Amino acid sequence: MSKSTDSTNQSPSHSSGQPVIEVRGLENRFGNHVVHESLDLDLLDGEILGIVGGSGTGKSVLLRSIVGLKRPNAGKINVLGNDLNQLSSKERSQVERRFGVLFQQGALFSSLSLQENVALPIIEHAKLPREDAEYLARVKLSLVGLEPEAALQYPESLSGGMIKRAALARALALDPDILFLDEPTAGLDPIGAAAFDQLLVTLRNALGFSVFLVTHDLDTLYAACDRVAVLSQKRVLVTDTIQNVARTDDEWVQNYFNGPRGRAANKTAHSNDRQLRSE
Ligand SMILES: Nc1ncnc2c1ncn2[C@@H]1O[C@H](COP(=O)(O)OP(=O)(O)OP(=O)(O)O)[C@@H](O)[C@H]1O
Repeated sequence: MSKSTDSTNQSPSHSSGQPVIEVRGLENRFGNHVVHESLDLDLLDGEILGIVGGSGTGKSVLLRSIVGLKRPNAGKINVLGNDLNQLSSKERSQVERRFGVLFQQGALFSSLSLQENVALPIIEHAKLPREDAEYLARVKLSLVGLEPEAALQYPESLSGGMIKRAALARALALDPDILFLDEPTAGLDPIGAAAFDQLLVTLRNALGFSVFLVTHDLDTLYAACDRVAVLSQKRVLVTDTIQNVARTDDEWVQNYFNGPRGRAANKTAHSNDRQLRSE
């Protein structure tokens, strides 16, 4: 049984159950190519929502529509109580200041040190002097688990995992209410990816932001996400806990969650759970 998007699913333990993003009837197209049609989605306050779907189903386009990088062709996007269509550009940028975004490539400036990279949005938006902004940047870098020496290093001298952490520190620079992550564990080895998942959950628990997480990584879905939304046939097919999503009667869902990789990720998640309970 497949079911349509639904904002009434049980709310995760870290969520008040109130939506911070409500997408209704979204349509996105490029020329004649329709990517989204009648797409509905809710992100609940304090939850980590995983967005999955086959390649080209429009996960990144959905993220870009919400953060204001792609103007939808139709539909409503309400963010933190604001209907984005109704806002002036000044009001819109005030809402967008409450977002932290981490794109797939990390996108740090190669000519800037890590502390300069993280300080940049603080100087730009919070209008703080450089010295104060760089102090705050060092706090953010330590929050994501980077050693103090890393602050003066340049992206080219860092491992993939360190770059992802630094990019996360930059996304957190302005203390966002909503964090958008596009494939944050892509390119990381399994240990680095698991550490990133754990860091994300720890930071969400401590800071209480909500997370819109586009991923193909099944381990991330099991380890970090409260709910999962599946994009298929131009819309959100189902949004629910991963256990319920995995039971959805849909060919892609069954192949993805109950194929060899899905079963392995589920097994790992269960054994991690057992280990945690026995500690
Ligand atoms: N700027 C653009 N111009 C034209 N078509 C685009 C543009 N951006 C995205 N598309 C198309 O929109 C569709 C959805 O793209 P999107 O990148 O959102 O998919 P995705 O689900 O994130 O894919 P993947 O999992 O492979 O990253 C694709 O067919 C893509 O070719």
